[in-house]
Amino acid sequence: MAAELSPIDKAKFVAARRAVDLIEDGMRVGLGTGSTAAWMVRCLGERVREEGLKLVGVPTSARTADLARQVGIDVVALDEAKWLDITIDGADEFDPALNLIKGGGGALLQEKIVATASDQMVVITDASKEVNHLGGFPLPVEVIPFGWQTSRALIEELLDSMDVLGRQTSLRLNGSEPYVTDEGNYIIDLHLNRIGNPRQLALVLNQIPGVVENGLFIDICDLVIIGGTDGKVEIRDINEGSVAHDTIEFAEEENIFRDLD
Ligand SMILES: O=C[C@H](O)[C@H](O)[C@H](O)COP(=O)(O)O
Repeated sequence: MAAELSPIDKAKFVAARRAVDLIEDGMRVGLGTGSTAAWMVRCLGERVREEGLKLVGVPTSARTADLARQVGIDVVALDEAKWLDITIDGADEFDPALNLIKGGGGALLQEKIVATASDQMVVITDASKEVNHLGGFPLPVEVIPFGWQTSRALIEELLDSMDVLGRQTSLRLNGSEPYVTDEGNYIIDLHLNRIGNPRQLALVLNQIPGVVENGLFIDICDLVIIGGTDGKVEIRDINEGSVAHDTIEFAEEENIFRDLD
């Protein structure tokens, strides 16, 4: 008997299940990272096993690669796939222009590279991630370990001239040690509360020596699928606004929930 899903997991699951309907035979698919993306990988694995769906997956982290292999998805590196039909990923925040903050799980660098190498990027989310202005969620900035304190000081100096409400920064930790990304870098989280001009901030942050990438995804996302705790999903398109409302039926006895036992 599977453990009962929490309301938030139901919302993430229905968004994920609706998103994998977009996948067709032969597609090259970017596989995001995080708790919502993990539902998508499980749902995709179910289609591979039960329908014989053929696809190759390009994971955005070692975690996602492990899960994808476990559920039966063929995994290749981005340089092997070269260009992707679609990427499906979670987000920490999205605004009315479908700009995003990502990187809460530390995978922003590979996620941004994979998303921008895709014809279409689809974000799956629950309604709590929707904001009018980005910045309530701390903005992750990936920096190389060499001279990271200098990079942090330069970021703080930059923030003084930017349209943001907060200016605190913190080194992300794993216990008492710096958190290390899959690419061997550190993450500095920027506690900005409200970002007035995300496009400008995304550009200038990446000009600081030592900064590898930041978690602002500007003009990258094409579609957001918002899951509700009641099983309803809303699909929002960057060009057309809200385009569809669906209800996803599911039974908690399904195979896909077995690993929650
Ligand atoms: O680095 C992690 C990613 O950007 C995630 O997609 C993001 O943090 C959302 O994660 P979750 O679905 O667990 O809220």
